[in-house]
Amino acid sequence: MLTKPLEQTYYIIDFDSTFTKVEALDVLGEISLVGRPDRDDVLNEIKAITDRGMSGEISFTDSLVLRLNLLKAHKSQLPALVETLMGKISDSFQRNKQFLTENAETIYIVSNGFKEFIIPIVTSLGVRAENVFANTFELDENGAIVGFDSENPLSSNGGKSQVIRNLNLDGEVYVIGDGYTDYEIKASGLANRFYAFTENVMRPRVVAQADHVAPSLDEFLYHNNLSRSQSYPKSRIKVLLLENVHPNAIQLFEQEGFNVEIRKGALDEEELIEAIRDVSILGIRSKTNVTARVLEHANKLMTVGAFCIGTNQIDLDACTEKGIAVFNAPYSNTRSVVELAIGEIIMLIRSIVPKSNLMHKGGWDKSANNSFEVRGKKLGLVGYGNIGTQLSVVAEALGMEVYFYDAVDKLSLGNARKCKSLDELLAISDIISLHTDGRKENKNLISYREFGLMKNGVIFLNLSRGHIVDIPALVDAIERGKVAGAGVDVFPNEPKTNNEEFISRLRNLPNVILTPHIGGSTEEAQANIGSFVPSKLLEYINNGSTYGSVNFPELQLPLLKGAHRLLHVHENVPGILAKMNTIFAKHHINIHGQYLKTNEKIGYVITDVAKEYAEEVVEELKDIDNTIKFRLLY
Ligand SMILES: NC(=O)c1ccc[n+]([C@@H]2O[C@H](COP(=O)([O-])OP(=O)(O)OC[C@H]3O[C@@H](n4cnc5c(N)ncnc54)[C@H](O)[C@@H]3O)[C@@H](O)[C@H]2O)c1
Ligand SMILES: O=C(O)[C@H](O)COP(=O)(O)O
Repeated sequence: MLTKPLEQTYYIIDFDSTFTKVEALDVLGEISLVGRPDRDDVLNEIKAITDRGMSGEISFTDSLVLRLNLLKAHKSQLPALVETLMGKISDSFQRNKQFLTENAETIYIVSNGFKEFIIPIVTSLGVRAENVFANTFELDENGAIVGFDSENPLSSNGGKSQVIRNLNLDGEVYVIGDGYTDYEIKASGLANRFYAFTENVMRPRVVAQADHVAPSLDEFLYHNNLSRSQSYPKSRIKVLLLENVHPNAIQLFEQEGFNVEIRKGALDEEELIEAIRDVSILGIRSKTNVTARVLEHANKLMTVGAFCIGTNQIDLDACTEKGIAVFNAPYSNTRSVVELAIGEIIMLIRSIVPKSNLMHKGGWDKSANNSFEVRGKKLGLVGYGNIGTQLSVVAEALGMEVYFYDAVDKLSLGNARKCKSLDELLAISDIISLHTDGRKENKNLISYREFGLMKNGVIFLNLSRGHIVDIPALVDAIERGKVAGAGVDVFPNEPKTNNEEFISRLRNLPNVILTPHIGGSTEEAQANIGSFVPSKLLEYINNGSTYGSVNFPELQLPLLKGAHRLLHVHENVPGILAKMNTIFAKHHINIHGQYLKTNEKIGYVITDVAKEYAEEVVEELKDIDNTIKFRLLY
């Protein structure tokens, strides 16, 4: 009996703004017009002509003639063009070389661009030179580019359809491109599906005609269940970044192909519940509270990045119970806080604020009254963690005597002296600076009793968390002169955005420096955080590593190579690993590597297995009792 052979699938791929991120003739213009005073004007004119050609205002042939005339390019400039384009290959094409190579026989590049630059680029990723259909340049005797082969159908409107018709492909034909001319192949009845490719440009008119929108090549491959580098296309994974996180972070996520949404301010609980439903990766700073109620609505959430040090705004227990890994930036803004604290200590002990305020009103108070040096003064640090210790070292360099009290036993740096109790530290210090973490138990750590223990005329700083100080008690201490100067950067209630009013009883008190929670807000710190936190989140998403997580068992994993990685998060109860391995044994699965780590709440097992395994293994692993989350990477 004759069996019908499986139908062949052909892939027709556009070049400009699809295979590469840019329009090659625009790049050629940037090269050929170097040194011309009117370069920018001419480049804009070229772009305008490209658009007129694309919108149908002028014919494609006319647009080509006009552009080549303006470009005044020479064949000697083509190597530089190719070199530039090599660096501009679309990210998702670069990471899917395997698909392009394995399917080289049935992949065609059909473009209105030119073979001279297309062939070197696409063949570098495995596409065959003979499968490139594009124009060719016409040169004069000196090598100047003066025209194109006008016999080539691709130099005129409708050229792409004509090329496909001539190819007479017997099978399914899928077209991937960003332009209307790519859609026209399908419109002419020559393709089964048109995928609008939007990784580089999104043309609403083209998207409207698409059978499917592909924000990346991964999406196309996933949609067709083809071999690909991403098990699940990142363009389907939503990243929500709040509170004006640094552009470094946005760029890192976009570069990897994620679907990134950014918002400037913080969100309140209701707003976050609404926003978080389809979010997989959430980035926040100190003002967004990720509560258990929010997490109830966060069914896709895999990880949270705190783009700051503090994580007290996140319900870490609830995250752990839901298998959501949380990361922060434990050191990136430490130095910024330390520098601000030192600056404020000097300003406050010299009573600079009232003097400066007076001068702004026309006054002049030249006197040494209530102005002191910091040298030889006793600085008391409450909390001797990353910030406390660094402040200790810098303050000693200024000649201060440093004392500290920490809830846990800490090694003193330099000549810093450890106090046995908070009370001892409060009584001894001329200047007190708070640097404890924001755990709930620290609420009102400093209240009336504690101010009562301090020296008269003490300088007091809080750059840690607002709820650690009882504000009415601080106001009272300032009004009574107990506290001679205060620097406060953090408050129990802070405005969510720069447009909200700051309401506090600390306003308009003498010798008080108020700052809007900017201890860590320096360009350097924010840029560091903007790279550091995404690197942690991406290591977790891409590789499963949890090194540096504040709530997950920490595992630093080898890069995944030649295997599939199964990530299993479960409640920490006995016997889970045994159950998993029974499933692997039953299905004769060869394990390349296995890693397990637990904390008091959860267990995290990573198993690298040979690529071939039965689908039901995944279902059986997910069905193990006490499973919280399961993920598959390859
Ligand atoms: N103002 C800002 O912009 C800004 C910037 C960065 C960090 N912070 C805040 O500064 C604080 C310190 O940050 P860090 O990086 O040094 O944190 P850290 O975790 O390294 O250190 C905190 C220290 O406080 C100690 N501690 C906790 N409770 C205590 C208590 N009741 N008494 C004594 N010691 C106690 C801990 O044992 C720990 O050693 C945190 O609250 C953080 O959120 C604020
Ligand atoms: O925890 C921190 O790092 C600081 O409080 C800074 O928070 P921010 O990023 O919201 O300024």
